[in-house]
Amino acid sequence: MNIQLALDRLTKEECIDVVNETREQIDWVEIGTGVIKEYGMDFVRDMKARFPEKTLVADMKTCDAGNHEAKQVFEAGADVTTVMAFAADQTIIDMLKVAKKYESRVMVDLLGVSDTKRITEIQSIGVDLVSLHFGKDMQKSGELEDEYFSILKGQEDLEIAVAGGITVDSLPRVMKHNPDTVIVGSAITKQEHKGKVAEQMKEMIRNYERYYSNSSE
Ligand SMILES: O=C(CO)[C@H](O)[C@H](O)COP(=O)(O)O
Repeated sequence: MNIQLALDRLTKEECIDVVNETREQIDWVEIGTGVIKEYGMDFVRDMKARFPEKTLVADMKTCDAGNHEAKQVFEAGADVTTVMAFAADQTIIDMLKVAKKYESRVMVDLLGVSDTKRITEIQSIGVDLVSLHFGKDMQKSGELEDEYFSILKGQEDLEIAVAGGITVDSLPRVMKHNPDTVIVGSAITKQEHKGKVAEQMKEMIRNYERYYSNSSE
């Protein structure tokens, strides 16, 4: 299980500092939508140059003009870009085509998706990576509950990331659903001891994986 560190509502310098502080514990680095809006593709380029060993996710949240946005972000060095599940199929298809050319990937953000129909549709056009997402504003009046995972039940061909206010306290509940990637933002970036929290989460994941690999032997 990977940890994807989400960099949101931070300055350039803060983004760089927090990745340096958690470098050993995190696997994927996400440049958040707001950070991209503030600093643009130059910062995507800069982050790839600074942290070449990390899978760099640019959270573009594309909803139209897929071909153009995918070219823009992969040209800048992103390994993964995001598109909203409600985007037209053509938008997603265009992005998948560009991703193939750049040997990169497209993650479909399932924010707002509440039934399996859209999941079947996007799979049929070639999507293999999705993120189950309990949005920032939704977090003001609720939290990522077990029931949100039900739309992905039995989807063995999809690689799954999950995001939405995940903390040290909620991580055990999230891990139970065996996502491939756990996306964590403010629970690390807004802490005083960022490295310690990232280490704690990494250790929890290691223990969980150790426990399940031993119990299946
Ligand atoms: O995509 C996002 C917001 O739209 C965030 O990156 C995602 O929700 C993770 O951040 P946090 O852990 O702070 O919720």
